[in-house]
Amino acid sequence: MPVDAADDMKKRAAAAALAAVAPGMRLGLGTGSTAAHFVALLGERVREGLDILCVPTSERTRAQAEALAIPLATLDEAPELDLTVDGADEFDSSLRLVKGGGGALLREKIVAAASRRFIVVADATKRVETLGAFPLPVEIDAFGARATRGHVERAAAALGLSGEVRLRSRPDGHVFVTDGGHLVLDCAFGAIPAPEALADRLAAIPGVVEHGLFLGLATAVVVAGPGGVESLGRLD
Ligand SMILES: O=C[C@H](O)[C@H](O)[C@H](O)COP(=O)(O)O
Repeated sequence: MPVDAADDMKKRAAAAALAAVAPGMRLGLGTGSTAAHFVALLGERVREGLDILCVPTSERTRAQAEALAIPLATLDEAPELDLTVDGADEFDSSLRLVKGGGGALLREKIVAAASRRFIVVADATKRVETLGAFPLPVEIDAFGARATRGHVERAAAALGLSGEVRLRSRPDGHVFVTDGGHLVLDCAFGAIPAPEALADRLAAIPGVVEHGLFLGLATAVVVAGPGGVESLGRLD
């Protein structure tokens, strides 16, 4: 799909999610290119007088929101959020997600879990029958990273999954480091027929900080495709 067509769909999904925002809300602001469209549109509403308080899920989103004069708070200052809007790398019909392509998965999951509603905004290319075509991000502590990678590979193998587990690097070749100071393994396991079982095994590994399987968190997905925008789940 041409890049500008996908970006247009991201914008349309973001615009549709804006309808769920009401004055006085406490919002979680997601990370990534689709979430960035939502933040930009939210900034326009703030300029028009919308009263909201927001918690960003990354330093990148914080910088964008600050530039738009969107009122920000820490999650400690606003521990119960009305709504989080964020993107996804994949979603299935059960609203299960793979996230973390941009390395923000830890703060994103913490913020999503603090939110009464979690609306995902996505273009149609993110919809999958089975999660896993996108390499699963797993955030790990730098201490003992090679040992932790071995545990991750064995945990997946116990479920019949295999594939390259690669330490994420930046375009300049240096190792990628998350906002939280951790590393990311990108696990190309392919189709993950039992995401819950894999999530449980990954979470049990010492050294794994968080993984990119977001299960039971999304309350709706707003997806924009060539035929228009549709919503899965409940937007209200
Ligand atoms: O770490 C990044 C987040 O999980 C993003 O929400 C996800 O990667 C989707 O990003 P995009 O909207 O740019 O495809």
